[in-house]
Amino acid sequence: MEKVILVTGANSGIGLALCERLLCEDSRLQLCLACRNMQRAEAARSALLTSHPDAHIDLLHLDVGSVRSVLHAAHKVKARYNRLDYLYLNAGIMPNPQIDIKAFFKGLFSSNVVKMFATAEGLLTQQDRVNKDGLQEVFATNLFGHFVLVRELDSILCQAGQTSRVVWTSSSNARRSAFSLEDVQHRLGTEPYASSKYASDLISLALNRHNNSQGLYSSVICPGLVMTNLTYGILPSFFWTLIMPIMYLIRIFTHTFTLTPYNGAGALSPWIRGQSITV
Ligand SMILES: NC(=O)C1=CN([C@@H]2O[C@H](COP(=O)(O)OP(=O)(O)OC[C@H]3O[C@@H](n4cnc5c(N)ncnc54)[C@H](OP(=O)(O)O)[C@@H]3O)[C@@H](O)[C@H]2O)C=CC1
Ligand SMILES: CC(C)CCC[C@@H](C)[C@H]1CC[C@H]2C3=C(CC[C@]12C)[C@@]1(C)CCC(=O)[C@@H](C)[C@@H]1CC3
Repeated sequence: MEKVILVTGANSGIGLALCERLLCEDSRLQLCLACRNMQRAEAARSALLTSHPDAHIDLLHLDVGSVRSVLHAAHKVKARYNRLDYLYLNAGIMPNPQIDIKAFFKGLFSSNVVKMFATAEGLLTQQDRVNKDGLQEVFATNLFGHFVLVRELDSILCQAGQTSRVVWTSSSNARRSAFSLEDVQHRLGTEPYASSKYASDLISLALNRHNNSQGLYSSVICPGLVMTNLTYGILPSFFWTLIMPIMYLIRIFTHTFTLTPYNGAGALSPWIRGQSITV
């Protein structure tokens, strides 16, 4: 039977590039694009079918930031498929990012410059808000909705005699000091993105501890700095294009500047060949 793979946030950026790469590896896959906007999902499906006309691509409505939507989507997945080989938890947001220009120039002339470019430590803050479920939006989207999805799908992820993988798109921006057990949603701080990514690293460890014996394996991957809608929210796309030569220069010093969604997705797709990778 063909592998069944579900990708959240599959309609753009790294998620879409991942789908493209997965189909290049195995065009017989059963791919499910889980997206909140069905028009964009349909456009992504058409784009993938252009390069892989015989591909099996389903769409699933999923707003990972809404518990109700996650429960409904999980129910549909279980009705549609009797197995799930790979679950890519990729959807993510970074709302209202602000760069600390002073910290950037200070970091530029310090011994920490490479680390600064690789992790953005101390450079970025975001303005979060409370969503309809009463949760912090970044926490709900990047972490909690995905966690609920995994829990709801455990009957098809943890099946006897079968191995399933959960792969979180995490980030080198994940930082322990941004996360607190007293404030897991990061209501009080200004780095909800770093906190949510660190929390996803922790959840992945916990999933392994609890579910490896049932054949479920969880991993976290950072795709590197990639030009997507998320990064175009930090600086406008024309500015990124303008500084592209500088970015290629920085790439000499840090392998984290992967820059294209295709390169970034490369860190996520080898899993389907069963290869182990170093990050
Ligand atoms: N770009 C980068 O440099 C890096 C990105 N990442 C991570 O990679 C992942 C993908 O981001 P990237 O491709 O860069 O950015 P994009 O903004 O291009 O992609 C994000 C995807 O997530 C979807 N999404 C956002 N919120 C929700 C939601 N509530 N429900 C369902 N889908 C949602 C978006 O859908 P829609 O089109 O409807 O908004 C979109 O498809 C994220 O988790 C991000 O944190 C990690 C490290 C670096
Ligand atoms: C390169 C230019 C001359 C100046 C760009 C400065 C900053 C805008 C970037 C330097 C490091 C970047 C970075 C990210 C965003 C843009 C920078 C702060 C991320 C936080 C984007 C999202 C992620 O998940 C991380 C992996 C990125 C880490 C590096």
